[in-house]
Amino acid sequence: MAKTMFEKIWDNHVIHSELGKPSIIYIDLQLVHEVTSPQAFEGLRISGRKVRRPDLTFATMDHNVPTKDRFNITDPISKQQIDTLSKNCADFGVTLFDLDSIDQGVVHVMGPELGLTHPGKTIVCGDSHTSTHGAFGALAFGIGTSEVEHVLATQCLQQAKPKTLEVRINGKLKPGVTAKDLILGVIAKYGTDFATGYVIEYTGDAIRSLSMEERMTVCNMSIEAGARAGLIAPDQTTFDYLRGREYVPQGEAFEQAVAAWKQLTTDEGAVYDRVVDFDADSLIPQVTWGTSPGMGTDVTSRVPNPADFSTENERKAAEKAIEYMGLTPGTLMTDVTIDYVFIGSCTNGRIEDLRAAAAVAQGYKVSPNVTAIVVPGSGRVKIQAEKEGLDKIFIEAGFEWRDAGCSMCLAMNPDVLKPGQRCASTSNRNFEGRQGRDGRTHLVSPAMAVAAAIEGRFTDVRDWKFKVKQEA
Ligand SMILES: CC(C)[C@H](C(=O)O)[C@@H](O)C(=O)O
Ligand code: SF4
Repeated sequence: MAKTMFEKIWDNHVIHSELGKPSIIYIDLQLVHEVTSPQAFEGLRISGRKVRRPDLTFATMDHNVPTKDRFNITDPISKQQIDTLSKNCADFGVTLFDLDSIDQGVVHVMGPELGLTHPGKTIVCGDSHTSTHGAFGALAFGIGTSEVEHVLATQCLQQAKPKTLEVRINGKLKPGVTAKDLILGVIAKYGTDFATGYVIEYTGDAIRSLSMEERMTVCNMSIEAGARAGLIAPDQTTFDYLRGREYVPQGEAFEQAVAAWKQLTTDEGAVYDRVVDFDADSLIPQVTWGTSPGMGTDVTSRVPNPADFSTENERKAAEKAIEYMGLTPGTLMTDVTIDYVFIGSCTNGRIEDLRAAAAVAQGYKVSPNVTAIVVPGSGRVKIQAEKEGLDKIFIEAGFEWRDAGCSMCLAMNPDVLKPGQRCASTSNRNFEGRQGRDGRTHLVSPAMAVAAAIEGRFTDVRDWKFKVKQEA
């Protein structure tokens, strides 16, 4: 019978299944960070167990790491989480990319970069944005701390089988429109729960022409659509990205792996439980106006009027969000001024993101009303960016150039907004208080974030480039 890619990966990993009950599946890789692992290791200690497969378990620290003066962690909870992870990895024989490692970084940047993420693998982490790894055609999803413990102890996991959802992206992204705009556009159109209970497979021409890093940006935010995971079928782009990376098979073994990975693609005639379409051709740069990733719109558009929403729930939610965000219905998004810009996170903290940001920043200055920081997703991203001179472009333009970590994506380290501050952020969540108590987050692409930093307000990066060219 014809199978979807999800079904192939699932069937390859089921150890035991009974009708009406969750299956037991084998996990090929577990990634670990300092926030969701302490109780899991403690559980192992209490029950006298070992980590069953330390060779399939890799850890790094990211959420609590200061991006300035990283070894000087003053917050006692952050310090405890970081120290506990170091001790746990040492005690249980787990490889840790520690604060002094070039591979330290946001867990979902580090894994693919090292070649730990392969097509066809099952990958888990105590973190919702594990969906990022699905860009390689891996079945990757976030799990809770008790499940982290279960996988550490057994390398298996109980899982109910999700349904399949094809998100078909037709056409081609226009210049100035990025993978971030694409996923924001999909979520704005279909909502933050349209994929609940499903694993998404992104298909279509627009997806095929994305780079690996752009695909990761798309899959990263699958969770913001409610999905269990997001998948993109591996192709030559995937194989070229993986070839030669540290944890990827080398030489003849790589060619054999590629031959196997090619078999994962959804079969002709396989049926998804649901299919939705999205037109990339007509998409323009996006910016969120509210407090959920689905509350987004075209940058050329206006803050919506709650009265225009069709249901009472939507009206109430929009009203509340607009109030929290300190906005007025009907205001042009391009009239909204900002105080802060954050470029980074597991959504947009990779080298291509920094290149795209630097390309807009080059030769310009951050508005005097704006504080802007650039935070590489990992130590390796930082070094690569410095090799290319991107750090100099940012610093000359008035951005702060920081060390790797989750940073201002969420308020668990010194990078936080002050109450009332408004931020153009390349991260993935704009919930109330996400970047600091009473902080206001607008999600955008790296290029849009830089253009906003320079203008001091949101601006359509497509015109902005045009305008700048004329002025030059
Ligand atoms: C802290 C962690 C558990 C959390 C997650 O699961 O995603 C964080 O990474 C986030 O982005 O909100
Ligand atoms: S960068 Fe943000 S979304 Fe990604 S793991 Fe860190 S906190 Fe979560």
